[in-house]
Amino acid sequence: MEKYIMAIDQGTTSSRAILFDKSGQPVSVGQKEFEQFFPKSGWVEHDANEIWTSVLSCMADALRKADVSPAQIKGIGITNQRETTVVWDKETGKPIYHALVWQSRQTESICRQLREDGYEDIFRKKTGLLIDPYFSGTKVKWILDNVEGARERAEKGELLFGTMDTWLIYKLTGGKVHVTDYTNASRTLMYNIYELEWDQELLDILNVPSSMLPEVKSSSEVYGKTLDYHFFGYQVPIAGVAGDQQAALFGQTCFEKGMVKNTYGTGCFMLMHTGEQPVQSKHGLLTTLACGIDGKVEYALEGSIFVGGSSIQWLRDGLRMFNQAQQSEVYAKRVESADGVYVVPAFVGLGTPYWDSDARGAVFGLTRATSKEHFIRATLEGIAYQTKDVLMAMIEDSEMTVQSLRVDGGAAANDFLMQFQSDILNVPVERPITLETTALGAAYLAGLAVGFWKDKEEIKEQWQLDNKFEAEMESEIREKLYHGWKKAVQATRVFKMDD
Ligand SMILES: Nc1ncnc2c1ncn2[C@@H]1O[C@H](COP(=O)(O)OP(=O)(O)O)[C@@H](O)[C@H]1O
Ligand SMILES: O=P(O)(O)OC[C@H](O)CO
Repeated sequence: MEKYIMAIDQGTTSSRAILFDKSGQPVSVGQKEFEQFFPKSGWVEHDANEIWTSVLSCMADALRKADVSPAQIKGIGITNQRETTVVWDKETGKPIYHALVWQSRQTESICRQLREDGYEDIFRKKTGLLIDPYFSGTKVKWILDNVEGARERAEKGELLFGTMDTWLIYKLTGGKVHVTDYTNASRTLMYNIYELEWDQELLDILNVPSSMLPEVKSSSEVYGKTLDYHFFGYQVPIAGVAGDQQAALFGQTCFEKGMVKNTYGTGCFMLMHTGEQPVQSKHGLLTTLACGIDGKVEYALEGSIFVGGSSIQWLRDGLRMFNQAQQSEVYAKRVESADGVYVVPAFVGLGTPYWDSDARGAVFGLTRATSKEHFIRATLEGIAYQTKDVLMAMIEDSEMTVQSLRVDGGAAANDFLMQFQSDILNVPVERPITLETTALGAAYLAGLAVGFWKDKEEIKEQWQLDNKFEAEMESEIREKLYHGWKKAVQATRVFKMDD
């Protein structure tokens, strides 16, 4: 009897496989980190083969830990770091270059040229995105322009492109299936989110042959089955796919217009469900596809913060201020305030609402009295201020009132951060019991396609509150602190390394 759904969560720093039971509870987790390559300043790359083997080992671990056999798995859902781009040989299945990670800035000059050539508007109108190295389109172009012989081979139809979902499905099905879903396609800068098709005009501008592109499907349907030798003697349907932020929106059961979630992982990504109508932003938010089921297409507004929880990783690994990320909470609580210190973690530029690729991190307000505690507290506060910037833009663009912010991701476990977040936003912050909402969203999408769960109503019943953080800060203090943050960002943007 099939009692579980397996979710594969292929993230930026690690891969995970999680088994969920019918009540939406995680039963076991397999997790594996993989190498981050930084070949030049601002470049971030992954080895797609290492990602593939990490996923296989996570799947095996999750099954072993729960003592579950593959025959008990009703379906597999995949969610993934979005935009990260791999190009491989159709015949051999071998990548022709490392995967270019979403954070990587190596296509900055391509983007600058596209902006100078006046293409900003056309990309924005068709894809809901901006011209920025973040998205896949210029990454594919970079690989074709920089790997010897790649363009010629791509033009002959010998190469394939995919984001991590596409790559994993290709590998799991033994090269039989080359697909992606609406949510991942909507992050490539090549997909028209209104016409729901790859856009030939954009492909021509980027000089990317359409033969490389995967077929785009809905987020909840059977795409193919795993090869039995990969899945331990059994074929399991792969039945759900979504980019990790859209999967988290689904896992948080934000199904109605105006519902918002923020995920505090490596970066922070806030998505607001806007229903069947796309909302165009005037404040640097992205219009993107959300997971629709039953043939429906739904839209979301997104704010992307490039450095969130990874600023805590920087304190841990770079500055060696503590050994474990959760210790940041203990230090932050030891002081009453950050004592005027602001940390702007623009390590790879600033995303929403600034979109400033050239900005770099900065610290303000240091005095002789500044302690390690103040520094750590200011870094956590920097995550919350960036989130406020995004929420303010979202409220203005959507003209909707936000009743509460649902949170998830690794750093959402930090009570200090969540309380400060609520204080600085003046909005209640709701943290569910299951923080693995990204994986849960992928499980739900797969489970709905194979009849494991009946419908969205059944799923909605499963969302359970762990803690609600209500704003306690006086409005005068809130305004003063936020005013200081805005000045810090302004000053950060004035200082440019190239000046
Ligand atoms: N208690 C904590 N307080 C602050 N940051 C944390 C805490 N726990 C984890 N983090 C940060 O959250 C990130 C990990 O979250 P996760 O959701 O696993 O990220 P991702 O999916 O992007 O790899 C890391 O950058 C880590 O520094
Ligand atoms: O892997 P995460 O959780 O940091 O998410 C990465 C995002 O999908 C990038 O857009």
